[in-house]
Amino acid sequence: GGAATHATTGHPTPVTSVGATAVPFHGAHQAGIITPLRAQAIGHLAAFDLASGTGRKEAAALLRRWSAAAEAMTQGRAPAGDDQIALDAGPCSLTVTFGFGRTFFSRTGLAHRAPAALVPVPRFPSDAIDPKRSDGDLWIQVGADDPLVGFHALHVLQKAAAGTAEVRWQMSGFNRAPGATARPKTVRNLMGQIDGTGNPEPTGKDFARTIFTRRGGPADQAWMNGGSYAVVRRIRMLLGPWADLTRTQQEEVIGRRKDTGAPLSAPAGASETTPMELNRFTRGGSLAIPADAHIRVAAPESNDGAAMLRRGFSYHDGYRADGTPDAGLLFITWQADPEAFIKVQTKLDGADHLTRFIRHESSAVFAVPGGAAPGEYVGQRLLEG
Ligand SMILES: C=CC1=C(C)c2cc3[nH]c(cc4nc(cc5[nH]c(cc1n2)c(C)c5CCC(=O)O)C(CCC(=O)O)=C4C)c(C)c3C=C
Ligand SMILES: [Fe+2]
Repeated sequence: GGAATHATTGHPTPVTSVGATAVPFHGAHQAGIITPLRAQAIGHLAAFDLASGTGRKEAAALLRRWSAAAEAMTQGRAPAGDDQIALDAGPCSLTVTFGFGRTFFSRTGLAHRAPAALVPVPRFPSDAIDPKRSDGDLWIQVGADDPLVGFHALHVLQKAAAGTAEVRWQMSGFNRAPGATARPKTVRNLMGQIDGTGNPEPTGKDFARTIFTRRGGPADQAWMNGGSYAVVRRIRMLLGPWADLTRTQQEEVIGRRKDTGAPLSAPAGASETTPMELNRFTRGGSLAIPADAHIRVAAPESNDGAAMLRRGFSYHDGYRADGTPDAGLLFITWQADPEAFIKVQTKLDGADHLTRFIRHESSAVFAVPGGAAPGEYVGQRLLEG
C-alpha cells in the first residue's frame, strides 16, 4: 500500500482517496455488512467445503490464518507470503466477511452449537436452484473498490485454505465505481432500476436490531452475539422479456419510476426518498402502486414488519447457449434471523410481478459471527469457546 510510482516520470504519487480508504477489520460486527455504508465496486463470493478428515482444530487454524490475512490486506499491508498482485494499490475499502454454513457444524463436531436460526432456506415454487452452486461449509465475501485488490484478497484467502478447505462455488459481481456519478447515488441494477432505496435507514431505531443478532440467547450460542445471517441468492434476470416491456410497464412491475426511483404513489418531482403510499389511487381509480408491484409485496408493511438489509452485486458471466446474457443480481440480504428473508420470499414467489422476469438459480444461508477484537480471529468464540 501507500505511495505509488508514476510509470513514466518515476515520481511517487500518493494514492487517491479511493485507494487510500481503509475499512476497519476489527469491531463489534464484521466489515462488509454495514461498512462501508455505500456499495463497493466489486464483490467476490466464495463458498468452501472442508477437506475430508478436517475437524475443528484445522478449521480453527484456517480461520486464524484467514483473519490475519484479511486484517493485513484490509489495512493496506501485505499478508504473510504475499504474491505482490496488488502491490501498488492502497486498501481500496477492501472488506472480507466470513460465514459458517449449516454443514460446518456437523463436520467439526459442533452440531450442538449450531444456531437454531440457521435453518435451510426452503425451495420455492419458482426456484431453479443448482445445488452445486448452493450452500457450503464456509463462506467468504470480498468487497473492494478496485478489481485487482479484490482478486488479490480472494486469491490469498483461497491459497491459505489449501489442504483444509476447497472452493465449492465462486461468483463475482460489481456495482458502480466510486466517482462515476457527480454525487454519491444509490446503485442501479442491470434492469436499470435504482436498487437499495427501501433499505433500513442507518439512523433508524430498528437498524441494528434488524440486521444483527442480540445478546441474551442461549449461552452456547453467545458466539453469534453481534453477528448476522447472510442469505445469498444468485438471481438471473430475463433481460429479453424485460426489454419487451414499455418503460411504464417496467415501472409498474416494481412500483417506482426508473429515472428518479420515486414511488408511483408520489407526485411529479418527487425523489427516491419520498415515502411510498400503498393506499393511494390514480385518477382512473386503480392503485398507484399496483397490487402485484414488487415494492408493495416485499415491503415490511405487507410482511408483518419482516425487514432485511439488501447489499448485493450485479453479475455478468457471458452468454448462455440460447444467446441470452447470463446476468443478474448476486442478491445478498443481512438480517438478525433468516426467517425474515424466508417470509418475504414466500410471499414474493407467488404474488410479485417481478417473478416473471427473474430466476433464482442458487441459494445459501450462512451464520456470520460478530467481529473479532484485536488479537482475536473471526469465529474464535465458536471454535475455542
Ligand atoms: C426476498 C426478498 C427480495 C428479493 C428476492 C428481491 C429481488 C429483487 N429485487 C429487485 C429490485 C428491487 N427491489 C426493490 C425493493 C425491495 N426488494 C425487497 C426484497 C427482495 N427483492 C425489499 C424488501 C424491497 C424494499 C421494499 C420497500 O419497503 O420499499 C426495488 C425498489 C428500490 C429499493 O427499495 O431498493 C427494486 C428496484 C430485483 C431486480 C430483484 C431480483 C433480481
Ligand atoms: Fe427487491
